[in-house]
Amino acid sequence: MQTLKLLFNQNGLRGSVTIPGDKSISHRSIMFGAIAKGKTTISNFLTGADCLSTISCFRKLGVEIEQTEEMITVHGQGWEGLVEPKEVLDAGNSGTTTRLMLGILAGLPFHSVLVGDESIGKRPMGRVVEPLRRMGASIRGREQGQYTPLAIDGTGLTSIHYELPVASAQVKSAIIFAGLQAQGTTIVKEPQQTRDHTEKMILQFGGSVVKIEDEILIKGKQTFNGTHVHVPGDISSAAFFLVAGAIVPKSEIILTNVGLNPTRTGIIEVLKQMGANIEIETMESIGEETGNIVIRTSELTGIEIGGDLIPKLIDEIPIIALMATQAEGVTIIKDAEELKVKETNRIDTVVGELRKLGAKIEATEDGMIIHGKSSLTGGNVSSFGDHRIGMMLSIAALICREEVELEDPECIAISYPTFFEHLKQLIQ
Ligand SMILES: O=C(O)C1=C[C@@H](OP(=O)(O)O)[C@@H](O)[C@H](O)C1
Ligand SMILES: C=C(OP(=O)(O)O)C(=O)O
Repeated sequence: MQTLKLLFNQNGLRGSVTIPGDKSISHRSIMFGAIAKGKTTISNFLTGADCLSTISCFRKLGVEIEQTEEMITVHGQGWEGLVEPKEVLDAGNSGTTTRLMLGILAGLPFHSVLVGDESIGKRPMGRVVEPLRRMGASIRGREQGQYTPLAIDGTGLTSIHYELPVASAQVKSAIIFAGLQAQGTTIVKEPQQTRDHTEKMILQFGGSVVKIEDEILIKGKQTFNGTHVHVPGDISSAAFFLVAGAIVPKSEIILTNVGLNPTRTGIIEVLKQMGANIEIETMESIGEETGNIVIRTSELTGIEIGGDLIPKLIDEIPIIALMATQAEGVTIIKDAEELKVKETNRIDTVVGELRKLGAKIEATEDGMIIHGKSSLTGGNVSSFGDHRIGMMLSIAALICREEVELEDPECIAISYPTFFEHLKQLIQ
């Protein structure tokens, strides 16, 4: 395990960064490419470890996937082109891979076993297994199918009308993938709008999906045609440099190629509400919205963040918490219990590690309360194997008075393999 020493940055962050491909869209592009008939080409695919786990699972399911620096090519042969894997399917650290694959595998006529790393082994899978079983799926696993390893005996599925008990795009997408194979029309109702990349991609691959208010209707027995997918930059990765630009003195950062799907732009709403000096130039695009963002050092004020905004910024909460330490007044983050079931319990890891750096932050049942503005000191911290905690602490180090030693920075490659390269590019 590596330890990284990071030092206070005195001269600001300046320059431009092209944000790598969106993780959620990259996963889905492989999945749809694999179940579609014909060739799918994917540009700006994120080569983070999580998306490589998705590629590896589909290769084991018999799909030919070529990878060059510029392009991923998936040679899909339709649903029936997927064959029984000879080895276990390893989702690594990726919750998205595990949950979405379950929805795909549930309807395919063969046996498969899905495993993941230690962190995946602690994340709740019952939220997907339970509705899939109601559709007729045969899934067995640890603690009655609550946790990986999970064994799936794919079978014919029937449609359901399901109201999601949690706002989760992964649960929604797993049911959608099962519904696409089922007999009849599946209806999924969301308690709150979550990211809609799966729905958008169904249309892009020539399928059909209808949204009526908060219900999504998916016709069964759908087939897809291969296409070209250009993956926009990941706003969840951009978030680290957006906050860095706002809190590091003397900074001006331009972020290009950022995905601006409105189901993902909660971080922009928060930056604006806190008073950040931010400019957004949206681009002409079909499907997923994109744009360029300029962020400058800002005078920030604490705010309350909760309700429908939470699913639009769920992965950005660790970096928002850091930003709040540099805002005047109190920031309250609530309605965010879901943080407890991510790669780590992100309420505990954010609060614990930021406290070590001198932040005034306390955990609550459903979020955290941060008192700003505090001057951060430095010290020894750990990512605990959670990529978003590792990146948040690396940005924190830029404003710490003393050295920060970060244990386990390698996990950052899960979603942003070029993070330190991009950070170095900006340091003056
Ligand atoms: O669907 C997706 O691609 C994701 C959905 C979110 O998880 P939940 O669905 O568990 O909220 C998010 O935290 C994750 O990083 C990616
Ligand atoms: C929670 C995350 O991903 P996943 O659920 O796919 O592991 C994340 O990227 O922050």
